Order: sequence, then structure tokens, then C-alpha cells
Amino acid sequence: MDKVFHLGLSTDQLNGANLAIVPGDPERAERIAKKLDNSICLAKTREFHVYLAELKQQPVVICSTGIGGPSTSIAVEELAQLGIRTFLRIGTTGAIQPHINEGDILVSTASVRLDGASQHFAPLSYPAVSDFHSTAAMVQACEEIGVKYHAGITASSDTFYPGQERYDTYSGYVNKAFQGSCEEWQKLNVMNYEMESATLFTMCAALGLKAACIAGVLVNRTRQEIPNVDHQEIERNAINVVLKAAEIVLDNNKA
Ligand SMILES: O=P(O)(O)O[C@H]1O[C@H](CO)[C@@H](O)[C@H]1O
Ligand SMILES: O=c1cc[nH]c(=O)[nH]1
Repeated sequence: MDKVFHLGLSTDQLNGANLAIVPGDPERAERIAKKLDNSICLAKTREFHVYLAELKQQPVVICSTGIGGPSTSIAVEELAQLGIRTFLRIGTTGAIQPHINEGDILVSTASVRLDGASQHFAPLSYPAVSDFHSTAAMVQACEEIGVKYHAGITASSDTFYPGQERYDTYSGYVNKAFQGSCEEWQKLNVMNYEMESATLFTMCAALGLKAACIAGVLVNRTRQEIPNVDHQEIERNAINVVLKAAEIVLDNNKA
């Protein structure tokens, strides 16, 4: 059986899995896999760390996407070739609304397309929208676990610094195109910044795949520019939510 180019895997290695949990961080992929049954590492190549595990006796893939749209698009394309149809992203994020606190979970219903990769799948007039049922599962998971969550629009940027209008940088300068952009997104009721959901949502919607995204809030940008380094507890809560959501999706698929 042919292997996909970057992940170096073939369909038979996924054991019939059709759902993948997709964090950005490769080490988070391992931490997620360790919480599931019978996890094995299938591949560690570039930013893509891929595990196969079982959740309630059903096969699930965990695959890191790395940071940003280009690498995310490769992971999603190759996983789709291998049989994955639902992608649940679990990320970290910076909130831009004052009422959202560190540690809250943000469920992205749709994303502002501040990326480049999504335009390789559909024109800018096409919405970066999540899959309704997968997103509903994320919300149900938050409610069942009892974590504080907000559902709404995310700004998804190719860059962490200028695209998210950060001035606490080497040059201290933000390109004119992004000056004032954070305030604009705040006024348009955007919840947060992260870096993969625009590509994930656009490509999955365009390709007939299902995608949802949650993220744990590391920093509130109305109070602080750069997140604190230690955020294990926030990540643990977000992992619990995505695992519960995966369980709900798998149950719904069986019914
Ligand atoms: O924690 P992850 O999933 O990597 O997500 C967020 O963190 C990274 C930036 O620090 C970007 O990938 C952003 O989307
Ligand atoms: O502020 C943040 C925090 C995490 N990830 C982002 O993309 N932005």
C-alpha cells in the first residue's frame, strides 16, 4: 500500500480510524495519546508526530500539525487520504475580549481568514466555517465537564507577532496593514487569535471533511501581550474537552 509523502504512513496503519485529534504542538500529541488506551507512535517526521490509540474501543489518530496553515494543510490532506474524515483541533490562544479569562476554553464557530494557505483551497469570499455537529460536540463536552467556555469567531493569523498586532518585539513595529487590526477585531466581536483554524475550516469545508476547533486561553491581550511560559494546567483542561468531544462524535457516528 502506498505511503503518503510527509507522514510516511499507509491506510492499513490507521486501523480504520476516521477521526483525528490535531494539536499544533508535537509534544501535546504525545500527552493526548498517553491519556488514551493502547497508544502507539506511528511516525515522528518534521512537525508531524502521529499516534494511533483507542477511545472507547474505537481507533483514533492524534497528529500534530505544527504551527500555521501550510503544515496544517499537509497533515489534513494526507490524513484524509488515509481515511480520516473528522478533525478536532485542540490549540492554545490569546483572547482579545476583556470578559474572557486565562484558562477559559474558546470554541471557534468560524474564523477570520488572516492566513494564506486557505486561499489555496477556496477564494476569500468562501467562509472559514466549522462543522456544525463536531462543534456542537465540543460545546456539549465543555458543558458536561463544567469548564468555562465561549463560542464564537476566531481570528486565525499566519503570524504570531505582526498578524496578531504585537509590539513587544525585536523591531517594535507592526506593518501598517495590521496597525489597529486588533481593535477592529474586538469591535467586530472576534474572541481570539490563533494560527490554524482558518486553513483547517476552509479546506475541510471545501473538501467535504468535518472540522472543529477549541483552544485554551493562555493570555488576555487586553491585559498582557505575551503568554506566560507555564501553561500545563490550561492545556490539560483543553485536552479533557477534546477527548470528551471525540467520544461524543464517535458515539453519534455509531448511532
Ligand atoms: O498550541 P497550538 O495548537 O500550537 O496553537 C497556538 O499556539 C501556536 C503559537 O504559539 C500556534 O500554533 C497557535 O495556533
Ligand atoms: O496569543 C496567542 C497565544 C497562543 N497562540 C496564538 O496564536 N496567540
